[in-house]
Amino acid sequence: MTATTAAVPIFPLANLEQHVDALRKTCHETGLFYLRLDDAGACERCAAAAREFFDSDDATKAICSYEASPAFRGYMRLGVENTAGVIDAREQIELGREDGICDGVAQRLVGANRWPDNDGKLRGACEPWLAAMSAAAARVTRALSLGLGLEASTLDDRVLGQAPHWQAKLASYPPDVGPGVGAHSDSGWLTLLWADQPGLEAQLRTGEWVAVPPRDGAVAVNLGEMLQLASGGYYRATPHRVGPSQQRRVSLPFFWNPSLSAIVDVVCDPSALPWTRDRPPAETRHSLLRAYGANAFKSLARSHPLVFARHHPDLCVLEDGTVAARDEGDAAAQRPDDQIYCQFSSFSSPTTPHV
Ligand SMILES: O=C(O)CCC(=O)C(=O)O
Ligand SMILES: [Fe+2]
Repeated sequence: MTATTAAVPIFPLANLEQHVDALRKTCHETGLFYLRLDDAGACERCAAAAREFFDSDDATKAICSYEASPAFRGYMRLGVENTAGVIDAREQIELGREDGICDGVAQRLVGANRWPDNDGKLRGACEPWLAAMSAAAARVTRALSLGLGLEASTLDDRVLGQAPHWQAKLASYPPDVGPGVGAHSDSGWLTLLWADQPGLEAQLRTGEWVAVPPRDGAVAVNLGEMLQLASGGYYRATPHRVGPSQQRRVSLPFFWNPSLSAIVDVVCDPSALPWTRDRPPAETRHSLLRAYGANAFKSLARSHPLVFARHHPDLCVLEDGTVAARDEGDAAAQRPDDQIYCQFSSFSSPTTPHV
């Protein structure tokens, strides 16, 4: 790893609209930046409550186990989640939006979050963080829309829709157990990450990996595959990973995603934009589904095979990422249009699962 964090600029949330052009260029070339928050106190208080939870005993954690949640929400102990088939070295609580209406399997992702029985302490510390991240992600989205030469609201109106299906994790990586999470790009829109220790690494266009350590008062932001798709490949979904850590590392990834009912399409003319890197290589088939909800369900099903098998025994995920009923004789013949692949070139392997 030779690149330094000088490759990763910082933009202030407070007056982001004054940085639209620099933000556009960064998101085109690397897809990674720090966002200076007006106040990072909500992140710090949430991390403190998360630390307290992770320090509690197994019985306390089991109360909010994800095993009881068809929507993949709740506490996951070390060793139950994987990225592209390799176990992630972290324990976590998985959270998500609790309402939303859509057709098909993605409706199964709508459900209640699961909290420990501690008088609402963890929940109370999380909610301000979730609200702050939602507001920040919405503001970044508006600036990115302007960067594509669109109205500020176009990406919201034409892609994200009425009920952006945010997801979030409170994660704890124990020390000395090897790499935390393997290389992947996130399958949603924008990821805002607060962490208390170094560990995050991102890949530049050159192939070089760069360390993205925490910065005071800021979160790291990386772009997801749905944003790359909607921008015609102009904005770059950022490959990243979590390296080994010598100390326990608590991180708070927040994923801002399209509505479960969104069908994602290209919303701009990428050839009218200033390209300062090579265009994506010849398009390859990739298991990104244009229907965001189906794509999100497929990702969670692959990352959490136990919950998938327990709560969704009527379904299977086919090799190509399509979710089908188990008893369909010819699943391929019965796929709805919105589950058809988009032609998309990406870093990801077909099994890269991340939300
Ligand atoms: O915990 C982190 O630092 C990042 C985790 C991550 O990349 C993910 O959950 O998608
Ligand atoms: Fe990620």
